[in-house]
Amino acid sequence: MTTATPAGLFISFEGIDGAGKSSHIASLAQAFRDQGRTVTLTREPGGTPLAEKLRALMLHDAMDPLTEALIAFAARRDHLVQVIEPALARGEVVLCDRFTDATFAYQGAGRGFDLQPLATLERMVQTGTAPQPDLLREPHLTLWFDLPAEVAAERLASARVPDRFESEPGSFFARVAQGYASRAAAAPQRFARIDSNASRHAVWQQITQVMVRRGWLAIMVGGQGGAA
Ligand SMILES: Nc1ncnc2c1ncn2[C@@H]1O[C@H](COP(=O)(O)OP(=O)(O)O)[C@@H](O)[C@H]1O
Ligand SMILES: Cc1cn([C@H]2C[C@H](O)[C@@H](COP(=O)(O)OP(=O)(O)O)O2)c(=O)[nH]c1=O
Repeated sequence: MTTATPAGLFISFEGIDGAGKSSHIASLAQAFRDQGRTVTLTREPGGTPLAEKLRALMLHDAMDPLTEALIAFAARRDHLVQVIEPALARGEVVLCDRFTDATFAYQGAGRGFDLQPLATLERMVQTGTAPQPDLLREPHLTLWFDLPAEVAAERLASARVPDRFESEPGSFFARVAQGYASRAAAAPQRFARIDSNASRHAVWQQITQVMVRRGWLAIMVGGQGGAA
């Protein structure tokens, strides 16, 4: 008897720096594993040896917005070809800490780079990688961790040494947050807004509710119980 391979599932995590993505991505991976799925946990920029080198450049070297956008998309192409598409073809769950919405939010809304060339790059980079040649590869779901920029800044202040993006002023993150809101408004079926201005436990409950509603996880009791 052959067992059908489950359909691959591609979920991205988005939001401004400090919104709480990293605090929940491993828990969601574990929840899928507990229910028998194989999970690829990855991130952008990064996820392959080449893309991780590009990530280091992007996070630490000064450059203009076009260079930044091109590096983000170059890293993404390698990541899609080497990691994301093969994992989806194997029927895995791919959890990706950031994807293209970050480029629209950070390089577009944050840096002020034109959205139209970004859309052209998005199409070039994200087609021709899937088995269906015309498919624009996008996440099936984007969890958007929505948190006011000033709250994120407070959380980050004591959390880690800031990189080139995290050193930006509050006004930059207010624009990035607006960029995410615009992307979410343009693709409401793909986006699920998570109100991150809540305790870790409340945020985790919102995430699991989205998964259960979509039929991707069975109803879960317990899970992450952080009390912050
Ligand atoms: N719900 C929450 N309430 C308070 N602090 C939080 C919450 N979620 C995360 N944090 C803290 O905020 C900081 C940023 O969270 P993190 O998950 O690293 O954000 P991101 O990955 O989106 O940049 C960390 O120090 C983390 O412990
Ligand atoms: C994917 C992507 C990330 N970024 C930025 C946003 C983040 O500040 C940074 C790295 O993301 P992230 O992995 O969230 O940083 P950290 O490891 O500190 O949690 O890269 C862009 O500017 N454009 C992009 O296309």
